[in-house]
Amino acid sequence: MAPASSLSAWSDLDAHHESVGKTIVLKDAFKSDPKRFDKFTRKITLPADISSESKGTDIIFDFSKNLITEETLEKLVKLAEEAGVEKKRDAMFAGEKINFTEGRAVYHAALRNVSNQPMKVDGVDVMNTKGGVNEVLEHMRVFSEQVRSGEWKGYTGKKLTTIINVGIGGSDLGPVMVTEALKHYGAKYMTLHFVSNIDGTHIAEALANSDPETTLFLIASKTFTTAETTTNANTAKSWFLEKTGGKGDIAKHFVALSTNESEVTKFGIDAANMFGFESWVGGRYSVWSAIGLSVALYVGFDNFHKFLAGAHAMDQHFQKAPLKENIPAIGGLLSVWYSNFYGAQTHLVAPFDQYLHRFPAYLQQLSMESNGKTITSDGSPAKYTTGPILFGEPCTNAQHSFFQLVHQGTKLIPSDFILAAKSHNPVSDNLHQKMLASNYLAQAEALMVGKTAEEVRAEGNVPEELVPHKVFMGNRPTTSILVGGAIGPAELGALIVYYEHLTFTEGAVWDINSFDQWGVELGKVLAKKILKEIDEEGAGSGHDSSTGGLLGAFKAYGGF
Ligand SMILES: O=P(O)(O)OC[C@H]1O[C@](O)(CO)[C@@H](O)[C@@H]1O
Repeated sequence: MAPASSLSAWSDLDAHHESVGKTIVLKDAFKSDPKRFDKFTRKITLPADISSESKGTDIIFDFSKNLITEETLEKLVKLAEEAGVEKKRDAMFAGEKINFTEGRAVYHAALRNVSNQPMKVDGVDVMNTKGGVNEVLEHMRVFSEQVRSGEWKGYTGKKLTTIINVGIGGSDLGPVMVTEALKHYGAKYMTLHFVSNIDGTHIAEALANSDPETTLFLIASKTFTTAETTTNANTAKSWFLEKTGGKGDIAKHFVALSTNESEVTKFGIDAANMFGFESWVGGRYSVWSAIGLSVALYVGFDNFHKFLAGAHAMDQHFQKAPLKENIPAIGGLLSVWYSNFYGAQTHLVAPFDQYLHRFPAYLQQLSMESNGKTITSDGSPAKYTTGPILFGEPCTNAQHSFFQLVHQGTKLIPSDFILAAKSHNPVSDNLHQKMLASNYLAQAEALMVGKTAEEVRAEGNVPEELVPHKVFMGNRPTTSILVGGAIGPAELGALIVYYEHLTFTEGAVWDINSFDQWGVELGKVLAKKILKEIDEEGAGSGHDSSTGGLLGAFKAYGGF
């Protein structure tokens, strides 16, 4: 594929940015076009049988407060066409090896293919083959139901009520984020811990109040070779064996979620207690796989299945909707518009929803591990900026911390706001929900309309020297996502997949491989070398004076 900047639609957008993009004033665009909201809003409706709403849940994506005209959208769609976004999308859904640096298919969509259409990699239907998607799902169903009902017992015959998931990156962030987001649906008697950090504090705190008789460990690692996870898992195993005086039965208390059977059995977990998946599932897309077992245990398999089904609905939309109507494609194209034509460096995602408090952290890996790349498909460096820095926090908290910069800073920060119309906790007669919604609406409006010097002066009693400090430039773009009900498993599934395919669209335009992560390797290799040096005499070898100096100081202060 040609580099994006060599496409004629790219030059066209460049000119369009000069003539229209730089001059569009959103508040005027709304005044002159009463239909702007309708024109730029897209909707997906999730089927009733999986939704939190009995008639099915609408999810509205309001793109109208973005710096676009109808012509901009047409030109962005043209760019997607020239960049082959649809072709690449179809190749992904056809199981082709679009992860070209690792020679792998990118097939996490098969994991949520609840309509069970055949999906093939190398001619094999991954849904129904032995050890395939449906078989693993059935294993997850049976196991999660046995644990929840108490039929699966610990070594002293007690029900397992503490779940400790040991994993990192995609083997942690998905399960943490989803179990937090679906806490309303979670088993109230269960205590969940997610141990990821190599910092011993993480595992120590999880084990501190856990009872080995009632604790189930899920060792979650696609490769089963990740240093943090194997070290934490070994510490957990030693704790378990020590606390149980060697009588504890590993088979009842440890299961593995992995693609690597030989490492799993080497660790001491029986292959029968392994929930597998395939190398065509990228770590950051693995919550849909066996890695999601903690979710199934916590919210129950039926809810896990609805989560998959909501995701599948968004997959189908992405696969079938024409680009101009295609919600994730529009999201991705807007990101390209801001990154490459306005020079935006960031993407803010602010859920107005406390249950979604780990959603931005999850999206950070999804977006930044996928599109934090420089090299394009022909091996040459991109001549344009790629993946934005994604960040976020739930609102209204974020408003009281970093929103100052979003409103009045020198940077353009395209922002997404997410709200569910219905709260799971309509306390104080829904007062909280109304206040939450008023902030969701007010922030997007304020960012767009801003406040002029004349408006500041008109408020009266403002000393002239303060006027510029109270001016808001406005014209700051937002996408508002409104879930027309509560956020249940299906709604959450659809929201995640919106961001997955948004990220896909960005990467497809930028002509990069969104599915490898070589950038995390160098640090891992150096850490291994330095770990050895900590146990050796001296301050290591071959380091720069800063690294060597710090290593020496660490050893001296730490008594190593
Ligand atoms: O599941 P694993 O193989 O332990 O990997 C954990 C994480 O590490 C990474 O490979 C990055 O180091 C992520 O892509 C992945 O989600």
